[in-house]
Amino acid sequence: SSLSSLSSQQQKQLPPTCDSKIYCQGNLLHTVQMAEVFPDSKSFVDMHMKMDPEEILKDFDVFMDEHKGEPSKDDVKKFVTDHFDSGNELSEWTPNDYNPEPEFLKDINDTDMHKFAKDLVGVWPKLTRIMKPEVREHPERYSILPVTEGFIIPGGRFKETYYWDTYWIIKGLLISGMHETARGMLDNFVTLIKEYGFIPNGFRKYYLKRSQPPLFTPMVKSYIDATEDVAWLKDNIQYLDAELQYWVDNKMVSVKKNKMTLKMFNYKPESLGPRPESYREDYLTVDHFPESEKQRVYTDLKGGAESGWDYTTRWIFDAEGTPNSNLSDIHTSRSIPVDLNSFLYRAFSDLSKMYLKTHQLDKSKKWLERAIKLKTAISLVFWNSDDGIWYDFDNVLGIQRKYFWPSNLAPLWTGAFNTLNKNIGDKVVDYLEKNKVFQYCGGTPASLIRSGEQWDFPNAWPPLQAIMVQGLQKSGSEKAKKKAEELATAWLHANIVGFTETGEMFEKYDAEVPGQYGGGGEYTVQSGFGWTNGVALEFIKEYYTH
Ligand SMILES: OC[C@H]1O[C@H](O[C@H]2O[C@H](CO)[C@@H](O)[C@H](O)[C@H]2O)[C@H](O)[C@@H](O)[C@@H]1O
Repeated sequence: SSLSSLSSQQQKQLPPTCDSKIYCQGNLLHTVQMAEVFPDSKSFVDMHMKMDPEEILKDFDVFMDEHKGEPSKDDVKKFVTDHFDSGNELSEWTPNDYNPEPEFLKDINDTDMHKFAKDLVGVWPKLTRIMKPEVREHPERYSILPVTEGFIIPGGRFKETYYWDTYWIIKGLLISGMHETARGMLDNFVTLIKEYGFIPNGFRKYYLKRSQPPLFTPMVKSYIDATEDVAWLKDNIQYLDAELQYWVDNKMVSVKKNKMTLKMFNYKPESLGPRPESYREDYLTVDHFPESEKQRVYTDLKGGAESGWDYTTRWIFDAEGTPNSNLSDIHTSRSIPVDLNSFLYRAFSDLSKMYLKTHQLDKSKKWLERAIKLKTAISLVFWNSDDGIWYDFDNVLGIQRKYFWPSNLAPLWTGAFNTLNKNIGDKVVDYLEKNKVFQYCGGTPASLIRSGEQWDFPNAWPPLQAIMVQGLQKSGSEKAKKKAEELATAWLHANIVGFTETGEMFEKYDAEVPGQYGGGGEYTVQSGFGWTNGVALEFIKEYYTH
């Protein structure tokens, strides 16, 4: 069984993925997921219970006895349909502030782009949801985490709020004039911070032991900049502080460089066993490892999911640091990622600025000091002056990982560099040219390595386009700004090609074939799609409005 695959010492030390004995741990989860009742492992853990969990667990014991511990797939399927149901947790909902003709459309002259922007705004109502009262009445029967305000989902199998997706969703909502909806989503995040002390990967119990790229403070800053809602900020700034303190307390790691020891951040979310939503996949990935090594791989798999890049050769590499395509060679926690540290730099400095707005000068100073320290570490550890780019750092080998990923540009996106040095933008463009990164008309790929994983070549992801384009734009170099505009317009045209052909927006695209959706990884490509629409709206606002 899954539990016997972990040494008893590990079982004692690590917490389960969540407290639920149905959704996160135990023999029922193991039996259902390993029987492959559904093609997608996430389907089972998203179902709600038809009766109380205690009753289901009792029935399960009887069921296993009846089948002498070895039920067939059909037996398990019947047990699942007798005790669980799909749906019934969310209602579709039209927000009060939805306007199919928001103001910014008037500022777009280009006819095709005007039509596309209007179509994108028209997608929001298809992705808006609100929780049914049943979830709050019987939270123990659901894996979804109860919140009161309506929200935008990414789309497809992703029917719940996701942490980093929401950054770009909120950007799109603010452009579309949907300030109230954006505030409701921030309120939901605050609800979870109050309850759990941090923001989980997504709003499901099985995501409760890991987070996702920390962009909550920057999303609040975007909302405050757009609305000047200082009253909201005053009421909630303590929760922004608490969320960042969670990263400081739980994700800090020492990095040695040039005889100095620096405090930086990495992804290492520890909890017992496989990801419940990809249980079978993870269980099989670690299958050939000795018992003593399995939990290390589970943790690095969960770390990959926490990074948002699940999965990629950025995290899959051998002892010498050479990328390879075998997921069981995952070493997420060995890497100190450029993007995570840059996101936290931005979050610390945004919080410092917002404390100035609420006149809390001591706290503003404290977070500014943390931001400055991190910016220094980013420059010392990641910047490579020969290549003119920042690289992830292998904290075991003590060397930079010299591969192209769009995340290499994250310091430009978050301002974690010397902004007075205009030369940096030029150098980064030279690096990108040298690595032939500008040759793809379908978007910038996640890497230059074709591995079959979804955060690798040829997939082009919307958040990575934003980091590339807006990073180059902010660098201050004229050469970089020109490239930013070229990349943004090419991306929009690829989005339009795909949308015209299919009527859908996708979570990821193929960098080599403009408009073609991406593939690979452990689930089929999803459409909707929250962050794709948000990024497209940002690019339209920047490059097509007057
Ligand atoms: O179910 C597998 C994994 O799915 C999610 O990851 C992907 O979708 C998310 C929502 O768009 C996105 O935030 C993430 O970057 C994608 O890789 C989920 O976040 C993972 O935790 C989960 O294991």
